[in-house]
Amino acid sequence: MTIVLTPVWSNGVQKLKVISAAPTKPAHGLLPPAHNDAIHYQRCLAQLRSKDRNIEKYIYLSQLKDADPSIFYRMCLANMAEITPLIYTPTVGDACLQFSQIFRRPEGLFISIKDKGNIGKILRNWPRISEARISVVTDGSRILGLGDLGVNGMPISIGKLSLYVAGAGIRPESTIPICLDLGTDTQKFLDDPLYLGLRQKRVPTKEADEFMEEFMQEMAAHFPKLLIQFEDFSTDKAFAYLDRFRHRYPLFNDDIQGTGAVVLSGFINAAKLSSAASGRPLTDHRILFLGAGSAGVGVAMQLMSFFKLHGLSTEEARSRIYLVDSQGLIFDGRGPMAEHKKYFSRTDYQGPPMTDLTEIIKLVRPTALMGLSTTKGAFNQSVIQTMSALNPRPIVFPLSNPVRLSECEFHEAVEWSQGRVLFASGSPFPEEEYGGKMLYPGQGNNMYIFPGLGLGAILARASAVTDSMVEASSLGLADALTADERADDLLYPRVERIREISTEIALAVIRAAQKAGVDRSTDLRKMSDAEVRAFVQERMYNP
Ligand SMILES: NC(=O)C1=CN([C@@H]2O[C@H](COP(=O)(O)OP(=O)(O)OC[C@H]3O[C@@H](n4cnc5c(N)ncnc54)[C@H](OP(=O)(O)O)[C@@H]3O)[C@@H](O)[C@H]2O)C=CC1
Ligand SMILES: CC(=O)C(=O)O
Ligand SMILES: [Mg+2]
Repeated sequence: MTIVLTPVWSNGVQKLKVISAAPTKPAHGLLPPAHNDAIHYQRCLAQLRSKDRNIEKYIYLSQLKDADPSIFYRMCLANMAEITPLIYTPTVGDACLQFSQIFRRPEGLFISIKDKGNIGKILRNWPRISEARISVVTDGSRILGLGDLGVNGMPISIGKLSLYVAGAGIRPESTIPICLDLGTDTQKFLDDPLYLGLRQKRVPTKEADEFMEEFMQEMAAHFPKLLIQFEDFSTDKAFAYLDRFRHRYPLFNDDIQGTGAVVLSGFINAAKLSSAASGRPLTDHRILFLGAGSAGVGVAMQLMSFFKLHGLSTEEARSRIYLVDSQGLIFDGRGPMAEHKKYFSRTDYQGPPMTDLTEIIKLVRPTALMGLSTTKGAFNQSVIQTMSALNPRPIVFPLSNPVRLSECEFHEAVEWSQGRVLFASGSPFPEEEYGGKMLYPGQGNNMYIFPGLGLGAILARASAVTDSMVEASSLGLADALTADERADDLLYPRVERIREISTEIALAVIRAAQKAGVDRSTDLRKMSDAEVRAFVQERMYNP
């Protein structure tokens, strides 16, 4: 199904009009005589591969999705490892930075602060209201690790939704990418004549909060079956909006909860390998975070469930976690700190402030090091060597995106740990050979979680996304490794199996929704696991 939207003006209001919504078979004579779908697929793939720069490939793929979504998604599914980095991180980071330059046609909804009081009217312009099931909503205030990009954040919503379609078989016409324009504090965009957003600084918190309140109410009123994924809101807003809305509407925050779930899953698999090598009980792991923003704190919260699942109390679980921010180790004696950091602030450290990561590692003696700091190179040789001296198999997850902000690269971690590292990064790295053995980096990215979590929540018609559903998605992913993948020490399944993985995650999420009593699709309760799996797969869009 091709949906082509074109902006039109009606009574001074800009609307999106569907100019083509049905598969259009060109009349006889409008295609060359030997045109054939299978060969055209090969032609498109060759055209894609002929481009030298990834941003050109991104532009090509955006146009292909517009012109022929079926070929686009077939290509994604058949070449996940090649295409995911082009439509998602790292290339989507460049697409965001250059959005004003590469923009061709609208693919989603832009709702600005100027629309306050009229948001319902804007939503009614969406051409496929009754089919809407999932929306990725950003306000562009913290896109990947690239900062406040204003409306240039739109490609992140588009990219995540393409992965919903490719990875979980959500129908393309059920997706709504949304970018909220509340201004931007990045002067370079305000000065750019091509910038597509409002030319104003971000509005004050109170005004943004009122806007969000109206936006959420109108979204629920217009799209009764919609699940919302909050994406790349700056940390203060990420926590505030999750807290404020999660009990009123079906939604989750991908950076806090999706990232928490994906990292818990990789950690479960890494901790088993690490403990097998060290003989250390699973409950003895200690995790040090560099970065205490929405992602760092979200992951820390979720990792507590690893310890609780192994019998530790909440207090004991919390004591296994240490956070470091731009000012160093977070501890009570350091002085005032942001609200979201307080829960993990150490009460048992009374020394002077510590800022040197290697020194902090020597003090904490962690088994695992997580990077969510947007700080390239922060896991330097001294850091990795110190981790490797403490652990026969150190767990090192540089999770910041895009690649150029990664705390370290895979080849560095392999070399400095002499091939012993258990590694996962936010953006993909190539595999490495070390000592005659092939080593594979994991991709600890929420893209493994949100498609299946969203699909499960949509099919269960969940009225809320509970913590238990998020945890279930994580455990479902951790369990999805095959014997072959385990034999290669993989921490995450191969991305080519994404549909299979999303099915397992969706099943786990549906069961958790039922247990929590938030499912509204009660027919699924009577089905066996095999029947739910079949139900999930039958509902997937197949290009
Ligand atoms: N792999 C994945 O799936 C995901 C990855 N991410 C990535 O995580 C990163 C962080 O996201 P988010 O938490 O929302 O961002 P924030 O900006 O909210 O947080 C960044 C954190 O890093 C800290 N920091 C910055 N510089 C340094 C430094 N030099 N040394 C130590 N700490 C530092 C900041 O400290 P302070 O608080 O003092 O300012 C802050 O705590 C991004 O790159 C994002 O792309 C996010 C979501 C998913
Ligand atoms: C992956 C992701 O959600 C992020 O980097 O923000
Ligand atoms: Mg994100």
